[in-house]
Formats: sequence, structure tokens, C-alpha cells
Amino acid sequence: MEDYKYLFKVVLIGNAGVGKTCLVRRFTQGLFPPGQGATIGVDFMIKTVQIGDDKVKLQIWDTAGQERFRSITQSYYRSADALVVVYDVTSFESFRCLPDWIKEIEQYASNKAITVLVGNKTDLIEDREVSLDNGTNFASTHEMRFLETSAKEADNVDKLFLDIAEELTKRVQVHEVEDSKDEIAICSQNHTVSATYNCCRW
Ligand SMILES: Nc1nc2c(ncn2[C@@H]2O[C@H](COP(=O)(O)OP(=O)(O)OP(=O)(O)O)[C@@H](O)[C@H]2O)c(=O)[nH]1
Repeated sequence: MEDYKYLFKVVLIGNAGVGKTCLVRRFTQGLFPPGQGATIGVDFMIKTVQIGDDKVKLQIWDTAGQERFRSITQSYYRSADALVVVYDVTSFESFRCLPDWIKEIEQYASNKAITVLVGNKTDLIEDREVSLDNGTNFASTHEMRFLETSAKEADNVDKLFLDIAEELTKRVQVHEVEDSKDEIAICSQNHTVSATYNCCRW
């Protein structure tokens, strides 16, 4: 018996070092890993959340930001129900690269996928190089949702993923998207599931 009603795939992309892995680990494991190494290729973690009366399983794909892995990571875009584009608010360079990530989405992802822009590392107040307005304007120009987060302080991280789960659940209920339940068995054969945790909505 499956213990969830819907399965959705969420793919995180963005420059190396912006905090993608830390966001995923904060959400799935509730921790901020010290000395996090660069992601090699792609990794995924799973977390089941409660949305209204339904259990929703999020399969969260954490892609490597380094250019040399681009051809591997691009192959994961197509089946994504949501794409989260992360930049680092203390790195204007990571913000400047956003148009390249948008191009990747346009080229490889489904046009039904939800896109979310995330400015991470808001705890580093003194080092900020990208303003809240910069992020808000970029997101509205590209019709993306937008959130600033701190994986370190657990600020807005649950909200990021729960909002995605809620929106995808709404859409599947009105048949705007299909859930990815049938594909989980295939995925699980090829990848290690790093974690399975349950959480309740607060
Ligand atoms: N202060 C602070 N540091 C963070 C935060 N999120 C991540 N970091 C740090 O940023 C560095 C890179 O984090 P990762 O999660 O590995 O970044 P990534 O985007 O997954 O990097 P790649 O795997 O190379 O693509 C690590 O040293 C983290 O400790 C945050 O919210 N605040």
C-alpha cells in the first residue's frame, strides 16, 4: 500500500555554492550540515508532507551547480513539476547568472512546471550584495514565485517546499498537472534515497 496520495518532483538549480544542498538537507533532515562538499552530478532526497487531507511525497533533486555537470543535470529538468532557481544574496555573480538558468528552464523543462526564485543566505546580513528588490523584480519579470531563505537559520525553508507541495496538489486536483507516482519505482532503482522523513504542516 502506498502511504501517500501524490508524488511530485522538485529540482533545485543555480550556481555552485549558493546553498542548494543545505536547503534540501534543512528541509528533509532538519539540519545544517557543516563543511558541505560540492554536489557531484545529482542527488535526491524524499520527504512526505501533509497537505490538507492528503499525504504528498516530494522527491527533491539537488543538482550540482558546477558547469562540468551541466549535461547530466539538464536531463532532470524535463520531468520536474517544480524548478527552484537558487542564488546567494551575498553573491551578485550568482544573481547575474540567473538569466542563464532561466534559459536552461525554457530549453529543457516542461512549461507546466512551477518556477520559484530563491535568494539564500539571508543570515549573512553584512555581506548582502543582492537586495530584496532585485530579487522581487527579477521574479516578477519572469513570472516566478519568490522567497528569500536562510538554510542556516531555517528561515523560510519549510515554507518554500510546503508552498510548492500545496500549489502542485491544487493543480493536480484540477488536472492541470499529473503527479509522478508511477515513475518512483524506476527512479528508486537507479538512485539512493538519501532520506525519508515525515512532517506535519504547522
Ligand atoms: N551563512 C550561510 N551559509 C550557507 C547557507 N546555505 C549554504 N551555506 C554555505 O554555503 C556553502 C555551499 O553550500 P551548498 O549547499 O553545498 O551549495 P550548493 O549550491 O549545493 O553547491 P554545489 O553542490 O556546488 O552546486 C556551504 O559552505 C554552506 O555551509 C545559509 O543559508 N547561510
